[in-house]
Amino acid sequence: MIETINLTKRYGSFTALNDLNLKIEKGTVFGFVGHNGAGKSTTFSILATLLAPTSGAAFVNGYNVSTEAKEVRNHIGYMPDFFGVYDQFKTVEYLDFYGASYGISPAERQILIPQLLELVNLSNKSDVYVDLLSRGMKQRLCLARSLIHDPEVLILDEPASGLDPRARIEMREILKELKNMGKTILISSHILPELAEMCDEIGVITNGELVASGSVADIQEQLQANKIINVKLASDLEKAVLFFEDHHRVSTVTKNPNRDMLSFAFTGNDEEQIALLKKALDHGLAILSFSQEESNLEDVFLEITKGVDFA
Ligand SMILES: Nc1ncnc2c1ncn2[C@@H]1O[C@H](COP(=O)(O)OP(=O)(O)OP(=O)(O)O)[C@@H](O)[C@H]1O
Repeated sequence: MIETINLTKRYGSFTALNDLNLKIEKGTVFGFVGHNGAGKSTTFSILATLLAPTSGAAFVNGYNVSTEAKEVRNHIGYMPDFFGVYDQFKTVEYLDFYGASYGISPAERQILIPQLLELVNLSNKSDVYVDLLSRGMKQRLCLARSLIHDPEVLILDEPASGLDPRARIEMREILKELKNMGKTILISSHILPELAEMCDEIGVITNGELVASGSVADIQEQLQANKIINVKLASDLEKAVLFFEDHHRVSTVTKNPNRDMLSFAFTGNDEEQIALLKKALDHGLAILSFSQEESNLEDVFLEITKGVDFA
């Protein structure tokens, strides 16, 4: 479990994080979404006990990051956005070194390390020097390193950044496995659709403030002022335009005569949408399809960060 209470971080007079309140329950995969400089890494560094907050508090599994750093470190696996790997090591030696530094016995390490390499798809690279690994492989090795002490909570700062599409998919699959293992995962990214797919909840941060949080569906619902509805007709497009224009929850009706389609913005709830469709059919409109445009998280993110000064 992760909790932050009015967490604030100032660098001199600059406020990087302002009264951040987060509550992430055990077993949740929480996506932290924000533009460059929004405050994601600052938050993660505080949770990883590497940076002291200016005010407020943060807890991991009930331990205070400021006063119980050792316990917090035992409970978290942290993958920073920039990390160094000791390139004079072979992959297996690298993990062995970290395992030893966590006090894991040689016998345990012998069992554990092949399992970890398998989890991150690096079994066939165990004897390769770390500096010869590709970027995606290094990211996965770093993930394996963060798992070596079997932490309950994972704090992953942009683990998919800089990866090509295939490597991203591989990373996503590994994270799914970790979720299935019951880990609590806090992950940041600006690759929003990917987060939407794998996260239970999302928090959107802009300029150090949490501007939205909840399930992906909740956020979309909260923030989607206008739904866009597309209607395809078998005939009578003009009659349909007049009908929809007349409805008090409908605005901006646009037609596409070449495809016998029209679309409009609708501000009603689901029941009102059903009632509108029924009324249209009762009105004699020959409707072939009536569908709401899916807005993805990318649209939502752009909508809620509209007007935010990213400078
Ligand atoms: N040590 C520091 N001194 C001064 N300002 C800093 C320091 N570290 C970060 N900042 C500023 O704090 C803000 C938040 O930075 P942070 O690294 O947390 O953002 P981020 O959301 O992780 O961005 P990115 O997606 O680019 O990694 C930025 O404006 C950054 O310039």
